[in-house]
Amino acid sequence: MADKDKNKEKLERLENFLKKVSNKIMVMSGKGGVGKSTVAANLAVFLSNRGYKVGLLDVDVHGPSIGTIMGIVWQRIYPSGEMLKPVLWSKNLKVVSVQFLLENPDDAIIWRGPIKIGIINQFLSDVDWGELDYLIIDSPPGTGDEPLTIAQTIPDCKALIVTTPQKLSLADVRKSLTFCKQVNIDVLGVIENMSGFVCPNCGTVHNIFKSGGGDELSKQYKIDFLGKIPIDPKIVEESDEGNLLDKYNGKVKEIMNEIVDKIINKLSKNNKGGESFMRIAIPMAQGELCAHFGHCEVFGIADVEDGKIVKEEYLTPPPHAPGVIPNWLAKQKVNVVLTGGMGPMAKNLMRQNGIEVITGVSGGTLRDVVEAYLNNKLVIGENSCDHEHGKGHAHKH
Ligand SMILES: Nc1ncnc2c1ncn2[C@@H]1O[C@H](COP(=O)(O)OP(=O)(O)OP(=O)(O)O)[C@@H](O)[C@H]1O
Repeated sequence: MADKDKNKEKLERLENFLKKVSNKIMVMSGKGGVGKSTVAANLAVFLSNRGYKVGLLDVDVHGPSIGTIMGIVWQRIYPSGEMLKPVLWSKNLKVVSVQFLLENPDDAIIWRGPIKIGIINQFLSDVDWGELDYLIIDSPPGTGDEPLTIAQTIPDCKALIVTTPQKLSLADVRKSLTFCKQVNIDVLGVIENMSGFVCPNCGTVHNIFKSGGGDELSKQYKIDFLGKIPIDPKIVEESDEGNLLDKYNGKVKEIMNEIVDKIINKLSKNNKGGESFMRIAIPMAQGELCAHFGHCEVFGIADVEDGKIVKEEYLTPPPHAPGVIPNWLAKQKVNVVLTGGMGPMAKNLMRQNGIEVITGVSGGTLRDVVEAYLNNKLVIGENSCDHEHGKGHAHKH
């Protein structure tokens, strides 16, 4: 086949693949070692645990670490027919990294620009990813060839920026933001990693250094702040064993779940796998969303078709007892719950029933809250079940 035809065929394959991916997220950082790959790997695992089909692509050609973090550094990708077979981490998660091509995982790669660009394009067009709800791309720190190739090849890719609270790192984030503007890709939000320290004895988060720089920066640039992940020595221990945070019952797992909730909330309109029907429930008292999920008077349930509310109903739940309401909501065929707060056990049960939960929502009628959700205007605070009861916030949308 002539080179021109080969290129045309490659381009078609790439376009076909990109059409089959609902959400593309490039995880970026201005500086090395801020935990970008840790965030990318955990994001992919947490999303896939919730039933989404996820692809995780490591394009950090010079310092690939996804294989190491996930404990699959010895895995290899093989050709299968015309395509390359990705490594299957679980039923819902496929992983590809440059590490899986090396003879020895510690080999150094000294590829220059055009080869790097070629390999990244090949990972997108020649890997048998299938249909994906999310493609998570771990790119090297900075704004070099790799993020540029991704931004140019995947125009609807969104950037997720990971930073640490230190001034230097924040200055680099500004460069990443300028880069996103220049290459015209949207910023999904900022995560501040290594923000505070989780005490191994009591599990409380202590702010040993300054924290909150990411938060300030996002306010300044009007981008979403998605959360703060504290330093937890367990992360290093577990990742050395190839374990991710889903296997670790601590504060960081809870935080990661909340970050994932926010991301799903921001992008959920894209990832219904072609189905346009949703049934969204909110706990209510006196006609408005109430902060206490387990003790509400009724559940307001809205049926949504093609992004519009087509039916509203108000149903009285059975009396509160552990596990009863999540199962009852599943029976009502609800697939999204928007609430002020919810305890971890109820949240888990919801997830097991395939119900997406967004906590930290406050105030408003059923229509107010659901429309804010559908228009990406939901103001999300903290899970009110993490605080003393009665301290719920009450602003309307
Ligand atoms: N919140 C955290 N608490 C403790 N250790 C962490 C945390 N986040 C990441 N780490 C550890 O920090 C190290 C660097 O993390 P990681 O490889 O994810 O960073 P990176 O930004 O992707 O680095 P690179 O510059 O190599 O791409 C790893 O050993 C990881 O386990």
